[in-house]
Order: sequence, then structure tokens, then C-alpha cells
Amino acid sequence: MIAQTQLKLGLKVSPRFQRQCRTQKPAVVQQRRTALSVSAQFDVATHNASQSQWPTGVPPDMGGHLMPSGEYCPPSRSTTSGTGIPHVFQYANEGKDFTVLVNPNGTASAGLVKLISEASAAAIAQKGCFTIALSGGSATELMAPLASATDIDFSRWVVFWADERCVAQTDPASNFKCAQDAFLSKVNIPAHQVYAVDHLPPAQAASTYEAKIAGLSSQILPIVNGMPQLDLIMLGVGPDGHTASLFPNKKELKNVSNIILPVEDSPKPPSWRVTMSLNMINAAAQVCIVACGKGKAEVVQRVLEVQSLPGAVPAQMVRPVGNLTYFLDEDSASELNVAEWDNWKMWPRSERGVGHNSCTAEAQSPQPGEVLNGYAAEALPPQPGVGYNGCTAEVQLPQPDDASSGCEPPMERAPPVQNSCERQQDSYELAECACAAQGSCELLELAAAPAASNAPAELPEVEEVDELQQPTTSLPQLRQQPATAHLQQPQGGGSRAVKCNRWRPSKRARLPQQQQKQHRAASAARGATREAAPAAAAAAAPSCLSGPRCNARGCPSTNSAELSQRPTHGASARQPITCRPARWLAQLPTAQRASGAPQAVQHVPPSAVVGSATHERSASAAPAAAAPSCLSGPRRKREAAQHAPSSAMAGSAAHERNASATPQTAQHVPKYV
Ligand SMILES: O=C(O)[C@H](O)[C@@H](O)[C@H](O)[C@H](O)COP(=O)(O)O
Repeated sequence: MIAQTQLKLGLKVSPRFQRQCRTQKPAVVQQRRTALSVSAQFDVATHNASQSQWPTGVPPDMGGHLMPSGEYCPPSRSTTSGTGIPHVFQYANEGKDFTVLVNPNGTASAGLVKLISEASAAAIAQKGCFTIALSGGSATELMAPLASATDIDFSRWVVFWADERCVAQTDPASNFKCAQDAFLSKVNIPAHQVYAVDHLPPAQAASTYEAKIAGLSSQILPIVNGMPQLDLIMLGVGPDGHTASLFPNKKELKNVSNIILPVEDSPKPPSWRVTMSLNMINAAAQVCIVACGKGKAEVVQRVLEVQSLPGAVPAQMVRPVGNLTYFLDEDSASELNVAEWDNWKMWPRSERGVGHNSCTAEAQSPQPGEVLNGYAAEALPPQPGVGYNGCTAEVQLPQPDDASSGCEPPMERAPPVQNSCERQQDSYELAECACAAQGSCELLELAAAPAASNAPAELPEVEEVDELQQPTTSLPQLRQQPATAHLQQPQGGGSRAVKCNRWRPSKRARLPQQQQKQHRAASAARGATREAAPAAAAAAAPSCLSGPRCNARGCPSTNSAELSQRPTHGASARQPITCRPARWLAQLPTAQRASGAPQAVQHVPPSAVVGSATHERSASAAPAAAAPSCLSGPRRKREAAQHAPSSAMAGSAAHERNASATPQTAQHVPKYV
């Protein structure tokens, strides 16, 4: 086993501290920040919809996130309530620590065994059993060495699944089978304490599994925030930011009342699944998100350093009342720029002075029309004809070949045919294609279409901007002067203006001078290549994937030469990092922002402290002294008289829970109940 140390920094920042930050040198700021660690707070009440940026509904298509293609999904410009579904999730992470463990390559399995072993020992000491939820994929495979762990009392384990595919338990795609093969079949967990998901269609599988969980004793699963609390939930993260089977922008993310949810259209096969709800996950005493290997580097960087709108990156919505640990290795941490975290520049997309987590309160006050962290604040005036996700209102109307709204988020669409702009499936993709054909970095937005007669015969010349230069203008200013291309609509639809972003905030822009020079040289080389490209050919047959592109992450022109010059940032082996999630200032009243007055963080009432190191369990959980084991309590004598001790761990004092424990419950709870 490897030694892991953890450093926790307090992240709660008072207005007084913000004022101090403005007048003191960075070293002092650092010191004071550390000193704040004792007052780390997390207020779960910030889940309150009334404090939401969208108090009456959340826009269906959030956008703003980096897609696997390397492009940013256009941010939502919505100022209205959207679907009418109450917006219950937001970045309730004020003052909440989470820990990133970076393991030396090749030692992740051992580190994972250590983490699980410690969590198991603590829970068994406290309440006599250890409840753990597993998921699928590489995270579970990494747990294989648990099979030979000698210091874990597996007889006290109660095992669940955070998500499961609706396949037979013998199917290689089954998460149950994955865990069974990795270690479960080799350790002595009593069979009735392993709660597998039944092989049923999603709706039935979810309700059956929910009933199983709801039927368990509150000594095993205390109720926290209305949800059963597991001691440890093990999760992975997919390249799109999904975790468990909670996928970006899917309706499951909005569910606030169920424990287990059916998933009938998973973008990752198989499409039928069940998953723990976000609320269930966030009630956990500890959540561990495992992402190891080079293949996870991009998504790890995105999850930890690029704040997305709620729903766009589900892994960012995992904010448990207890501890959250990102479990990485050197490879998966290789894209992180930890030095920036120390500099309170956690989110690369924050503009200088507008960072949510900087000390400059005045600069944090958005001006009318200002954009927070790349997203439109409500101060942005609505643009005629521009709806969610940058799609124009017209495009939101159903298309003849599209049964849905025609404005689905790109992530959820079937991959378009990529060989020509004309064959793109909607206006967003058409416009994106046009921007790419010009060598523009990314589509910024679709603008209202000008009259067809105004359309120029050729694509206009666009001014090149070195994307590695720190911009001298703000992003909002840039947005007022974007490059404009005109896109010929297919099927005689006339011409549409397309604005293409000339500059994209880059973390490289904040590198030391010398490294910036190297990047500029690489950029100049790319520019030369662009100029050499036959523009006429590109205009005649603009392929979405060919032609000059920016160096956006994932873009084909982010070539290996350029990448090889990138410095190795940040996280050194075994270095624990404590993160400070950004604050969602968009919730502040517009007037308060515009005034530039120091801001009280109104949406974080100083209420229940749920310390990260010593998470409080539900008041319903009996004190350890009174109920030192799952076997204690009024039922114990009756149960102990009739059954072997371990079986009593699965009691069913369900009175605190949803009384909806259905007849199915009786089929799945232990027979003595
Ligand atoms: O059932 C599933 O598909 C998993 O629960 C899923 O959430 C998984 O953990 C991630 O997709 C990461 O998987 P990998 O680590 O294998 O990439």
C-alpha cells in the first residue's frame, strides 16, 4: 500500500476576507486562506430552488461544456425559465472541500484498497457494518486487489450498485459480474448482503431496487437529506463527464425524489440501465470518483478545471454531504494545472478579474451584459431570435425530418455525417462547420439571419488573432465584434449570419513568458500552414474536419509538436490537492453586481456545518455508543435469537422512509423481517 496524505484547505470566503485579499500580497492571501481551513462549511440548503439562477425552471439545453469533438457547446443565452421544471441543482459547493489524490502510476489499485479499507474500518467501528456502492468500468476492475486484503472484515459489508446495465448477471456487460469477477466472488461477504439489481426492464428494475434499499434498516442506511446514506460510493467518470449512469443534460439529473432511476436511452451502450439518483449519491458519507490512466486526462481536466453549467457535466454535480475524493494517477492528472489552483484561477475559462474565486470583489461584479465564466448572466439582454444553446428560434421549430424540437443539445444527437457542411443535421452544426472551414476557433453563436439579398458572394476575410495572447479586451467586448461568416442555408433557406469566436481563453495564455513564447512559435507555424492552404478549395468544399482549425482541445490541428512543447503542469506524484470549487455568482442580484459593492454571499446562509473531515451523519443515526453495531437496538435480541449475527445486518425498520415499500420489498428483504 502507498502512503497518501491529504491536505485540506478551507474554502469559505467571507466578504471581510475578500476585502483583505484586495489589499494584501499573494503570500499573505495564501496564508490567510490556509488559516480559514477550520471554518470550511457546506450548506446543503443552497439546493433551494428559490436561490437559483432559474427559479422556475432550467433551460433544457445548457451548453457551455467542452464536447468530445474539442469544441465548446455554445452557452445558453436563455433568460427565461425553460422547461418549468424547478431548478434544484446548482453549485452548492461554497466552502466545501474535496480532495484529489494523485497516485504514482501503477499504484492506483493499492491506493484504492487503502482508501476502501480505511472507510470500511471506520464505518464498522461506528455502526457495525459498511455499506458500499459499486459501479462499472475500470474503477471496479482496479478494486481487484481487495480479494487478497487481509485487514478488511468483509462479513460486515453490505454491497449495492450505483448503476447497473439491464442485462443478465452473467452477461459480460453486467456491472455485477464485473465486480464479482474482480473481487466479490473471492471474499466472504454473505450472499444476502450483496444487493444486485434484478435483470428487468429499467422501470421495473429501478422500482424493485429502490424498494430493496428503502426496506433496509436506518442503522444500516441512515436517512440524510431524505435519502439513505451509504458509507462509500465508488464512481467512475466517462469521457463526456457522465458518472454512474447519469449522462449530460438528461432528465435523470433533475430527479430529486427517487433513490434509483430507470435510464432508457443511455448514450453509452447498453441503453437500458438503472442508476442511483444524484440526491442519493450526494447523501453519501463518502464518494470516490476514480479516473486513472492517460485516457482519463482530458475529462479529469474538464471536470476539475472547467466549470460547466449544471447538467452539462454530471460528475461536477457530485457534491456529497460527506467527503468527495477524486482518485487519480499521474497519467490522468497530467492535464491539470495545479499551479493555477494555488493562484485561485481554478477555472481557465474565467477572465482575468472576473474569476469567481479571485479576491477582487469589485471585479467579480459583472457589468450589464457581462459574461460570467463564459456563460451568459441574466444581465445579458435576450437576443432576438436566439434561444437556448445558440439555436435560433426558427430552428427550434420541428423540422420535417426531425420529430423533436430540432434544437437538441449536440451531445445527445446521433453523430452527424461529417464530410461536408451541407450534410450537417441542424443549424448549429452547419454554422460550426462554416466557422471551422474558415479556420475559426469555434462557433460563438448563431446570429439573426440577414436578408438573403445582403449575403456576400464570398466568405469575408477574417482577422487572425493569436489565441495565445492574453486578450486586451474582455470576452463580452470580443463578442460584440466577432468575425462574421455567411452560411448558405440548404434547401433554398437563404443566408444566415454566423459569428465565429476569434479567441478562446486558454490556460496556456497564463503560462510563464518563456513557455508562452514556445507556444506562440507553434501557433505561428500553424498560421503559416493556414495561409498556405488553398482558401478557394476550402470554400468550395469545406470539410468539417479538414482545413485550418484552432488549437482547441481535441482539434486535429492541436498537433503533437505543439503538445510536446506543453510543459508538465502541476500535480506531482502522490501530491494531494485540495480544490476550491468556483462560486456561482450568477445568482447575485443584478443591481448588486453592477454596483461593484463588496458582495455578501447571500446564497450561503451560515447554517448547518457539515465538515469535510468529520462529516455529520443524520440525526436519525443513533449515536455509536447507544447503537454500536447494526445488531444492536430493539430488534437485536429477537433477531439474534433466530439468526446468525451477520444476517441481522439487513433489518427493515423502514418507518422513517418512504412508506412506499411495496410488496416487492417483502420479496427482497431478509426472510426474518
Ligand atoms: O456502467 C457504467 O458504464 C459505469 O458505471 C460508468 O459510469 C463508468 O464508470 C464510466 O463510464 C467510466 O468507465 P471506464 O472507467 O471503464 O471508462
